[in-house]
Amino acid sequence: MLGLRLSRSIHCRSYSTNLVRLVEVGPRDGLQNEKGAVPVSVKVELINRLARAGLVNIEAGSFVSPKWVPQMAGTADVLNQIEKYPNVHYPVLVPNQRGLQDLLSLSTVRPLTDEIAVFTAATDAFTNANLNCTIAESLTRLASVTRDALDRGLRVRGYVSVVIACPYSGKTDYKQVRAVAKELVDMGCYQVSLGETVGQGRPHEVAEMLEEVKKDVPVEKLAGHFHDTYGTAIANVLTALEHGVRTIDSSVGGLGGCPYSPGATGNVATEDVLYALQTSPYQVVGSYQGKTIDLETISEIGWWISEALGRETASRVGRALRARRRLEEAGKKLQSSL
Ligand SMILES: CC(C)(COP(=O)([O-])OP(=O)([O-])OC[C@H]1O[C@@H](n2cnc3c(N)ncnc32)[C@H](O)[C@@H]1OP(=O)([O-])[O-])[C@@H](O)C(=O)NCCC(=O)NCCSC(=O)C[C@@](C)(O)CC(=O)[O-]
Repeated sequence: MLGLRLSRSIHCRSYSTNLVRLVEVGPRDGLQNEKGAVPVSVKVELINRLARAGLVNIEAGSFVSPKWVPQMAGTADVLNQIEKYPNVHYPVLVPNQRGLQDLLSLSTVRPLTDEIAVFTAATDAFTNANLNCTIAESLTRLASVTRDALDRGLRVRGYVSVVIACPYSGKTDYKQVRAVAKELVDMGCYQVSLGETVGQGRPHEVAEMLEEVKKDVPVEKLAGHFHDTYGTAIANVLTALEHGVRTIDSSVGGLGGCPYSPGATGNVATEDVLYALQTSPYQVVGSYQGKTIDLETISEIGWWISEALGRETASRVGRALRARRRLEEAGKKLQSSL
């Protein structure tokens, strides 16, 4: 443990900042995978709670085909109904011109968001399943979407899925991840999030993949997006940080999965990332009224949304914190009854 901490602080010092930016993907990546429809009011409440808790980048939904991902229908209503907190970004996923035009047509009175995310993958098998096209076709589409979005003053973030393994074609070629990430940056994405979609990647594989991608894309433009299917997500987050990545995607309560990655579980839980970085050389950036992000508050939001979906939180930290609080409350009750 001491060895890990020492090596982490050495790695930290060799990069320009220890500030870590979180992108909360629960309301999008999390809820898109739910079996039942989640009411707009619940999505709105979730996003508002997360913003009040200090998270500054909250993915609010997707402008994708409801035939492909029915759970994201209603994103326009979500964007219309959330409270807009200053300095908070509410990106939405856009797969094609239709999605962008739908978003822009709703934004004639006031902009509904200042950011979109475009997405593709490192294998043709995955883009075929997720977008009904090849990687090359997706990049052609996304180049025009990105250009038009930038012209309209939107920031554009890019995603590359299946950066370690693909559920349809197996082990991914990291050179392909590097090439796709570079294309996204070249077309104007301010950042590329590297999606470990399947959640089976190991830390040494994440390290190798990042070293390959960094040959063409500055690490400042990379983000890590780790699913936790095999329980390696938090180790992969720490590996990404050691390799200079300073933006991590996470999901409150560990919500999520990907509809086109069968069996994949949720993203690394926001609570688990916050806990792992406490007392480390890294500092997570938050904003609400200058407060830092409070772990207990995020954990309670994780419980609240999980219970609204009829289950327990998937965050190990969330479960541990609640168990500890219950124990403390029982202790107090016992004391007062004596
Ligand atoms: C891209 C398409 C639309 C192509 O799907 P397609 O079937 O090839 O599209 P199409 O152009 O032939 O249109 C089919 C129908 O969809 C409509 N349509 C077409 N576009 C839109 C749109 N934007 N919004 C609403 N409707 C749309 C279109 O109008 C038409 O309607 P119809 O005439 O049949 O009534 C489809 O494949 C799609 O929506 N895919 C999205 C899949 C998705 O959202 N996946 C999850 C997000 S990615 C992810 O989770 C991974 C990530 C980012 O988290 C990172 C990681 O973990 O790896």
